[in-house]
Amino acid sequence: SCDSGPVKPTTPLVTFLEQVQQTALTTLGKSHFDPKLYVDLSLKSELSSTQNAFHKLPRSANGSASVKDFNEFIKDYFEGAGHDVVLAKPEDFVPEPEGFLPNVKNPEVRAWALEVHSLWKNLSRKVAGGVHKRPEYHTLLPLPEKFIIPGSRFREVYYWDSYWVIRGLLASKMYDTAKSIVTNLIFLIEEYGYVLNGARAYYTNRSQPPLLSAMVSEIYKRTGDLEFARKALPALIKEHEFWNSGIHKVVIQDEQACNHSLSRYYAMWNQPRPESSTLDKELASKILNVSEKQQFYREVASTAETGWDFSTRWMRNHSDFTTLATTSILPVDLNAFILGMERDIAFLSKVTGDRRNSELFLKASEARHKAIKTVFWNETKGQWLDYWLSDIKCNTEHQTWEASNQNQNVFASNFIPLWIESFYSDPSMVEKVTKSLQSSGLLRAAGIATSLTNSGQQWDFPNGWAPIQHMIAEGLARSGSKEAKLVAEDIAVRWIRTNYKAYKKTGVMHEKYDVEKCGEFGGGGEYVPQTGFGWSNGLVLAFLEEFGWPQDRKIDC
Ligand SMILES: OC[C@H]1O[C@H](O[C@H]2O[C@H](CO)[C@@H](O)[C@H](O)[C@H]2O)[C@H](O)[C@@H](O)[C@@H]1O
Repeated sequence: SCDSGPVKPTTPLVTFLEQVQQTALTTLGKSHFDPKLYVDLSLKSELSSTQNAFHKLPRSANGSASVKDFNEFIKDYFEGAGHDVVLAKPEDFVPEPEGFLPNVKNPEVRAWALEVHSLWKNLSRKVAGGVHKRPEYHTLLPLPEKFIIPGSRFREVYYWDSYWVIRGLLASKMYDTAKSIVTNLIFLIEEYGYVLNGARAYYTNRSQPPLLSAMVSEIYKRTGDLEFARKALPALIKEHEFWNSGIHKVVIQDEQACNHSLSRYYAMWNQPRPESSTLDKELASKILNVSEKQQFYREVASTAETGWDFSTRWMRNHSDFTTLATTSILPVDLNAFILGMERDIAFLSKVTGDRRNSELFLKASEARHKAIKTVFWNETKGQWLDYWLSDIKCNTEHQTWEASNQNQNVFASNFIPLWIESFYSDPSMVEKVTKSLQSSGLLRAAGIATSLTNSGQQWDFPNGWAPIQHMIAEGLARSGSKEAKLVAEDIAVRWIRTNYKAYKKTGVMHEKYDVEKCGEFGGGGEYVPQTGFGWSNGLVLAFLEEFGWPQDRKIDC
């Protein structure tokens, strides 16, 4: 095994907080322990004096302090997690926006949609003034504008979550809030060269599914704001370069000796993820070789970059977590998103009068469309399959295509290209993919399952996630096929019903749902199920906007 690729160092504060996190675990024990809490703390005074106090804590042989000493140290030297992310009322929020969800006729559903809409007030934040004054005291990054957080332990803005948040904000007619999220993400590109996983100092070494161009073009289509589109374009082009160069770029030669350039996830990090450092160290404990350990950490961080953390999708052996091999996979969805990015950049360049760039990116999109068809499409299955790179002397950047390298397992991601317009221009393909989805086993009582394997990981069966439901249903609905549209509507209805029932039962919106049981939220994974919740709220509003809800359709399941 060979760990290669760049490493972007993190800040001294992050490194120190990881030590605090480790001491917290040994001192307080595993029950109710969330490692992320400790890397979200901010300093009250200089790092050096805080480090001195930390090193002076009396400890026993295993490194634990007394609970009293430790709690006092935390209280004396830190502001609590979330202290630097301030609740900020969005200026464009009104309790019932004009023209809100005109096709939602059922009064119960309408009343609930207004409640979901009102949740934007709870999830809207800005960075506290102190962060701008002394950024070195915080792991929170000094974003310039207001933003919407997912909720609960996720106290900062997240990259791909923001797409569904924005879709919901557009249904809520909150165009300014939607634009300020984009401004923040553009700020990250200007600072770091790419959009970070989330706006924290410990997320600076990786990105997340790239959907910024989709956010910009959705906002542009609703508002017609050319100035906004024009401002976003240089950042989008920079982001495109990030995903199509260096370690992210892989060339596959097909059977006709034609080269196809595709992209993969690849974090610039080979240590434990700071937000889950204690967990990662434990998972890696059975790996003794230093370079193999580093490679494992790189795979863990790269999997966090996929947004699907974690899933058997990325594991060579489904029962052994240390076999994560994300950097050896060309993912279908990532390449579909980049195809979307190329089409969006072409479109936005055209409307802002840049013909040259428009043509350039249209050409790039045609090449990627061809690459996706050649490398991922599987005619027998009627799905696009992830492609596993062969580990030839650790040189994975150039390879020759082999049919046996397509991963035959069923994942919801095998259907994501349908979301990108250029794939639904072919009616026979749409028909094939729709049938394949119907017989895949993924369509369940309360939505689309992430995979067919119940591994205990959160991006596996029986969990269903808002982004997956949306991309597949929207793709089907817009494909032009009547049959596909019916399937799409059925998915949306099931999803809305389960969100509604869970909300009525628990009083909150959830991060993920159990697609086997209507009204149940999901579980598994490394942290307890979270509520709030940005993308789930966004999708309920976006689905209700797209499909409506007739007066006489039942909401119960
Ligand atoms: O702390 C563990 C991991 O948490 C995040 O991942 C999950 O939540 C995100 C926010 O809703 C979501 O974007 C992601 O798809 C989820 O799996 C975080 O993004 C990870 O990087 C982090 O390690």
